[in-house]
Amino acid sequence: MLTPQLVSLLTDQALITIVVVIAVVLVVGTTGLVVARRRRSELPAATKPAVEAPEPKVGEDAEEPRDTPTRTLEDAELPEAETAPAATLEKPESAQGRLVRLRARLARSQGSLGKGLLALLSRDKLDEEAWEDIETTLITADVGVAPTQELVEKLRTRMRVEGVGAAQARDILREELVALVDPSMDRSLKASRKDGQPAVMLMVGVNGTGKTTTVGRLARVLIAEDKHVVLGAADTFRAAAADQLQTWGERVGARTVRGPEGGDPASIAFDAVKEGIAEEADVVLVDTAGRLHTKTGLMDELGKVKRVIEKTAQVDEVLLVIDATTGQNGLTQARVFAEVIDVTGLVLTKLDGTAKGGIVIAVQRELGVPVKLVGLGEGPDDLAPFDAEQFVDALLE
Ligand SMILES: Nc1nc2c(ncn2[C@@H]2O[C@H](COP(=O)(O)OP(=O)(O)OP(=O)(O)O)[C@@H](O)[C@H]2O)c(=O)[nH]1
Repeated sequence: MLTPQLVSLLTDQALITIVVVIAVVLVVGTTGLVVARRRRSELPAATKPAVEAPEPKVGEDAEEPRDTPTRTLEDAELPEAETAPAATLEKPESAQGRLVRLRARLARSQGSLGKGLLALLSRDKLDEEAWEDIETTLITADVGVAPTQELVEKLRTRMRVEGVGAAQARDILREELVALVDPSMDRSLKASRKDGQPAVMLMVGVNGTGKTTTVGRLARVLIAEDKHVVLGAADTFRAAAADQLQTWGERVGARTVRGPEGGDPASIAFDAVKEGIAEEADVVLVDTAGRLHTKTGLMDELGKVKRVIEKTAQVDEVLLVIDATTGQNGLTQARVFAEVIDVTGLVLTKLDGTAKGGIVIAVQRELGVPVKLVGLGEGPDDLAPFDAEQFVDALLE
């Protein structure tokens, strides 16, 4: 561009000016490039916070504060494993709630006995006829002849000496009935582990008295007390009994050990106890069949069940279930069972279906064994621990 002719035309000063301008253009251009390159290399740094900010909002922990401990895979899986079965499990009624409700039911069913006696004793004139009526009321309520005579004798004496008016009559009747039901008997259930082994309970009784129902309901009572329970379906005589028991168990979370239909009850009882030991259960409840065809047959079966269990564990309770509505028949059954096996406690079922609560007194006398539980309905929580004073109070309510 600066041809020799043009150069010759330019003065020295103009030439210097052109060179300077070119140099300035070169310096400014180079600086611009360097700054632009620097800016470009700094850009990611400038946008970094914008990229980081949304990160905590991604995923299921989006709203968790930073210092929330991280859930491990095991932590995350636990709730699923625990809540799934809990959704189907029932929570049995607490002992306290059950007692209040069942006491009202007991009062309703036995009201005629208590109120009848009270009305007779509160008469202005307690003549021979009145005492005979009192005796009849007691006998009709299945109290039994001997206990009835004893009670009438005591009432006669005390009413003569102390009794004037309805209030005293009620107090005296209450005291004497409580004494007859015997509050000193030990009615506690041996339902705790001992020597590192579960407690073992056998449920015995005639067919249809409510054995299976009682095993299921007792399991609920124990589970409500946070005990770990295993059930043994050793009633292999009635096909549906094991299914019935398993259903009870599934509802509250107790495993049921069962065998083939018509199988050996002793071997199932043995397996149930073995399972209870393996699971470190608190209690093993064993349901048995109650065929009363012959006494020897019964003795053979129950005796064998007990002997076989005792190879691995002690039998802590043998509970005899009696249907309260069967009256004298129930007493005869109780006698036979007591000859065959050492009964440690009685369960009186269906007390809701009879006004004959006096059987509590008769059967305890007959066997010398305490009533420990009472059944007051067909519902799952209609089984209550028996208490002498509460029972008498319900009679007189
Ligand atoms: N009203 C009332 N019914 C009861 C009570 N206890 C049990 N039952 C009912 O009595 C019936 C017989 O009960 P189960 O438990 O099957 O009798 P079981 O003794 O096991 O009979 P087997 O299995 O044949 O030996 C059932 O319909 C129970 O619901 C109770 O306290 N009150």
